Amino acid sequence: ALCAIKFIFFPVHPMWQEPLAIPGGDRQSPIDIVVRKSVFDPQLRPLKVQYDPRTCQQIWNNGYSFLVEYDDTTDKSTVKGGPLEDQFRLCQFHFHWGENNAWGSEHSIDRRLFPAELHLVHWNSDKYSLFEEAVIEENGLAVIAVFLKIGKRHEGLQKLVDALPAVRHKDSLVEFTKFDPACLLPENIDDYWTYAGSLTTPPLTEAVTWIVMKRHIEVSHDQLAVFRSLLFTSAEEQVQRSMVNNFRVQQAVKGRTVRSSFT
Ligand SMILES: NS(=O)(=O)/N=C1/NCCO1
Ligand SMILES: [Zn+2]
Repeated sequence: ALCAIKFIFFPVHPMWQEPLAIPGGDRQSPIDIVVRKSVFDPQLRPLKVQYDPRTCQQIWNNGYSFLVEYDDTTDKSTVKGGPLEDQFRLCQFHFHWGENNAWGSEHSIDRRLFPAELHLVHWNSDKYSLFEEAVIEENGLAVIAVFLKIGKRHEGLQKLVDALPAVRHKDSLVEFTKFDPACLLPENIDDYWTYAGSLTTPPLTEAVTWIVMKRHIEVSHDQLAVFRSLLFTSAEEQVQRSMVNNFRVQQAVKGRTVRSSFT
């Protein structure tokens, strides 16, 4: 019983210290998606994704993940349709992954975890003029999540994998251009789940319409191993720590409904 108490009050290796007070707290992410509890919504339209590789600018290690950042000063790379009433601009994408292939994703499907999860982060450019403004508004952000499975090598991802050694340490940044993030989407983007949630990294604000793809993409074991060669720590720090398990613990659904675009 004592060890159980230890487990309850001292969860092992959380990615970061969760804040004591979470803004709102009734629509936090990530969650487990219970398929049989999701509700088919025939009014959900197909997602319209329009990405321009020329808006790709740089890749950097922010000490949680590595981010590929896009020029979001115009509406060149956008997503609309699906559950979205407005047009949302792509500002960055990043991943979450585990120390091994048994876990790493933030969301799960009927408790099934994947080795990694891609997040394409967009903000509502019909209503706001900056990401920083949108991030505190309840319909400010739209994040497309795609699960990664170990399998055949992903040719489109390799250009990104080859750039990672240059951003091994926290706060390192390199120029990274002409990358089309559409190559990281599954062929079928019409089948997805969607729910109202939050960012899973600080500021954890409840601003996100989540669009979780039903279809995963495949990457090779070796490609994911390069993700795990990244470091949480900056070059100056004495002790280097591998960037792995950079996912948040799952949060309570609290009566929310997850809708599906498919039956
Ligand atoms: N993991 S996440 O929810 O996409 N988190 C963030 N934080 C800033 C942008 O996306
Ligand atoms: Zn994320």
